Amino acid sequence: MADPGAGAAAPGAPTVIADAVHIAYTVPTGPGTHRRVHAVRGVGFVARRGESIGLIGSNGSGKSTLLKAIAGLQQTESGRVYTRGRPALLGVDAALMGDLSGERNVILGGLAMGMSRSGIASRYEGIVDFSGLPDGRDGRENALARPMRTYSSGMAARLRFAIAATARSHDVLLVDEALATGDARFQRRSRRRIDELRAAAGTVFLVAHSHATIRETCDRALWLEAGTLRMDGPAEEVTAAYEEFTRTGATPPDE
Ligand SMILES: Nc1ncnc2c1ncn2[C@@H]1O[C@H](COP(=O)(O)OP(=O)(O)OP(=O)(O)O)[C@@H](O)[C@H]1O
Repeated sequence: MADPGAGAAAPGAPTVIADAVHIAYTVPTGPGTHRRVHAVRGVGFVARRGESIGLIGSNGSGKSTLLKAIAGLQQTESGRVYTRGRPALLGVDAALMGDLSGERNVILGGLAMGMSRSGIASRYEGIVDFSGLPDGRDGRENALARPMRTYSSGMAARLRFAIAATARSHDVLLVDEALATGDARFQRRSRRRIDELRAAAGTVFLVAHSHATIRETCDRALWLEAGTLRMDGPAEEVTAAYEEFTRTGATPPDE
């Protein structure tokens, strides 16, 4: 599938435009009855090439829902999300298959992102190296040969990150808490890779509960609270304002 204009944008050109986005879920409450959960309420922003944007906010404030909408995996009720190229969502929920081996999942993940088989084959070793999973060399076990469901959550997150981040440069990369998993060395490697992607003039969105991670990785932050955009600005200022908000014990308005 052709990406209209992909790769052609200058630094600073818009990559994601969210225009008054509303998203609601229908939750069954009993036989024949349901309730609407209004998860995102009129959120608007423009993301540009070269930006790394953190999404912060209380539990249930709509961060993951917004990320899914940017990825094109979640319909909006009203408003629209415009994206350049094909955003890649990379998170703990990324759809890899637990019964298949790590090796098969590298291939599947690559195909799902639109890569050719030969493109995947030539990048395979780089992906495995990035993940840091033992691959049978140096007399260690070959974790890539086992089903992914036998991996620890950290191992699985590392492989997912490696697949999406090493595979190719994305116009828009969406990361949902992947950095929270994995050991310190892997986190450093992930941060470096995010910096490289950003330098390659992509846009990175990161959902993380750790403000240290957001401040180190992102230059801008969006603070969502009860589905609304409370603040949009430099990561330092937005995380500080959110910390102040939580310290004063103010509770977000009810849904
Ligand atoms: N599949 C779903 N069906 C129904 N309601 C959902 C669904 N996913 C999320 N919600 C609801 O939408 C709201 C926003 O959830 P979301 O997961 O986007 O928040 P979040 O900010 O990512 O939260 P957290 O920080 O806890 O991960 C919450 O009220 C949540 O209960």
